[in-house]
Amino acid sequence: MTKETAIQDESNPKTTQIPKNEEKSFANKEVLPKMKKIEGDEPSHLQLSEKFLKRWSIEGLIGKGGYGEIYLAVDIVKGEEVAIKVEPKKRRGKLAKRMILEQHVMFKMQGKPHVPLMYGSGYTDKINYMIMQILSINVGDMKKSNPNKRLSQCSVGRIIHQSITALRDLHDVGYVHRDVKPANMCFGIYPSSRHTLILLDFGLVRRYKMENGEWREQRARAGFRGTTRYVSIRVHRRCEQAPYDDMVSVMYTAYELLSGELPWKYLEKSEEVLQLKEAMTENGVNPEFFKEDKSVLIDFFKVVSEMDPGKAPSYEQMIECIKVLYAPKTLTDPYEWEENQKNGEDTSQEEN
Ligand SMILES: Nc1ncnc2c1ncn2[C@@H]1O[C@H](COP(=O)(O)OP(=O)(O)OP(=O)(O)O)[C@@H](O)[C@H]1O
Repeated sequence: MTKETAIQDESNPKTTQIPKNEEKSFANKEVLPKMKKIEGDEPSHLQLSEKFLKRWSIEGLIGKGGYGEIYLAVDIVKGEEVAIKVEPKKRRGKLAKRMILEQHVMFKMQGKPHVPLMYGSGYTDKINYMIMQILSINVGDMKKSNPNKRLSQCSVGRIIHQSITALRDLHDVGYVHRDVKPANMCFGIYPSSRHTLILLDFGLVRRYKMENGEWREQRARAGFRGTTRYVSIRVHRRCEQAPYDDMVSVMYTAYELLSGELPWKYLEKSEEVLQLKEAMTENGVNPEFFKEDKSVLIDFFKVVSEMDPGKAPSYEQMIECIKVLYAPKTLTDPYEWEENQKNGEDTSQEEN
């Protein structure tokens, strides 16, 4: 398992809901996920051209995570593209609970702007599945596909602003995400959604707050959950995760997208990664890590790293701080990848 892959905790719904149509015309095809061919001998749960549940025609494999597979499919009733996330029902002989929790949280979050629209979910003899809105390639892949391997300050500011709002919505319903990273962020592909960041992968969520608003008792030592590159210092130290820790992952995401890479990208050992994270923020934000264009992130790093992990994050303060990166643009102005398509060339440098 690579460092960038999430590590997780290991329940059975019968629901299948088909909500309203998403606007279909003018999909931004250039940012549609790059489909990967399903190789004959690769383990895959659905087959190309298969009519899944007699309704969804399987067109290709979009993504393969550590646990599930994500397929591009066409709803043959509505003629619309959808994404189907599939996970085997059993993992190492045990019932896999990850997607059950994910389905539950995603249903709870329906109607919030920064979660994928769910068209249905359920299970067959062998798999659990979720049918959801088709999205763009993920933000990590957008960064990688830019010639300079980073995103403009203006895009990063708007991605981070929307990530904070997305997480505030999740925290409000009582869950922490525990795997915030660029690969778990996409955009919508239709005119009405293409400037909206969508947060993915709710398979590692954990309830931190009860229905009455009281925080759950913290375990003295929690198991490691998340992706080494993006987790907070507290997670390295096996502390129970809180909304604060999601915000720290947003902070590292901002740094990576803006500068191209995190200082610990090439480090193998978690202990070494921890040491660099400590050097970056433990005794105040260290300017050595924020030279040149990265200096715009100093205030944001101060606000996030100085927050009290035992309290709700100051979402508004973080947003105010990050708006500086994209002003005078607004959240609804075109992003660099749209401008690049319009101009037929790369303009990402100009925006920095
Ligand atoms: N609705 C969607 N539309 C388009 N692409 C998607 C969609 N959902 C997921 N993807 C793509 O598939 C990738 C993996 O998705 P996801 O993280 O949900 O799977 P996972 O099996 O939980 O992964 P991991 O094991 O890495 O946590 C994402 O990074 C994204 O690129």
